[in-house]
Amino acid sequence: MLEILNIKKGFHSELLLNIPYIKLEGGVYWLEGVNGSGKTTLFKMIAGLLPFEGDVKIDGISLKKQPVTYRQRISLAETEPLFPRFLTGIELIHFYYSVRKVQPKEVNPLLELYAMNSFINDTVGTYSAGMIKKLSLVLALIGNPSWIILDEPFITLDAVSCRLTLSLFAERCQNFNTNFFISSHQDLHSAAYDPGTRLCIRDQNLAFE
Ligand SMILES: Nc1ncnc2c1ncn2[C@@H]1O[C@H](COP(=O)(O)OP(=O)(O)OP(=O)(O)O)[C@@H](O)[C@H]1O
Repeated sequence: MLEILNIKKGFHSELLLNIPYIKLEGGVYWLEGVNGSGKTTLFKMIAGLLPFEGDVKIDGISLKKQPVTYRQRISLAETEPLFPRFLTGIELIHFYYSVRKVQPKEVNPLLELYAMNSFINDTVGTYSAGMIKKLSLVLALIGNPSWIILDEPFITLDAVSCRLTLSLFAERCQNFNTNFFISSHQDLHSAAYDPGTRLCIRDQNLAFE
């Protein structure tokens, strides 16, 4: 369960988000909203990457009061992830293993799924946009966090990888109790997949559609 409690966020004294309370019980949630409505900002706040007024809780654990325990339960894959160009994909994966304290074999099926074995030992500076996107999705899944936040995960992914990713969400949700909070301007969630729950940022607030 993810709860947003009375959060307020603005830039340059202009209020962008004002969300009194909302509770996401669990499952797959899709975040919608026009350009500039605050989706990325909200995701970064929930992931603990941006300061804000108010609080967010995962299963009762407060981001503000128990930040370390909270952060172990959440991961964020950004729209355009930036990784050090001189590191290989596998080095980044091993870094995440150590941070998330999990066994190294965990992501092998994911590397197979996304056909990443042919480039995972190359430096990230040589990757295409889609290859970087796949790496960011794999990194977000490491350690099986309770909530995975994905900001535009389908941008730059090919059609096959998009379909694989949608199936992966459903499988993770069902078998690992992983919860997803996803923004996408593409209308993929209506096709061949349990659509999950839709939310929208409107008039600074977050509401169920
Ligand atoms: N660091 C910042 N400093 C000042 N303004 C910012 C900053 N980050 C975001 N903003 C502003 O906050 C608003 C919301 O931005 P945000 O990126 O959260 O929108 P979004 O809903 O994700 O948009 P899009 O659909 O275009 O990706 C925009 O007006 C943006 O200019």
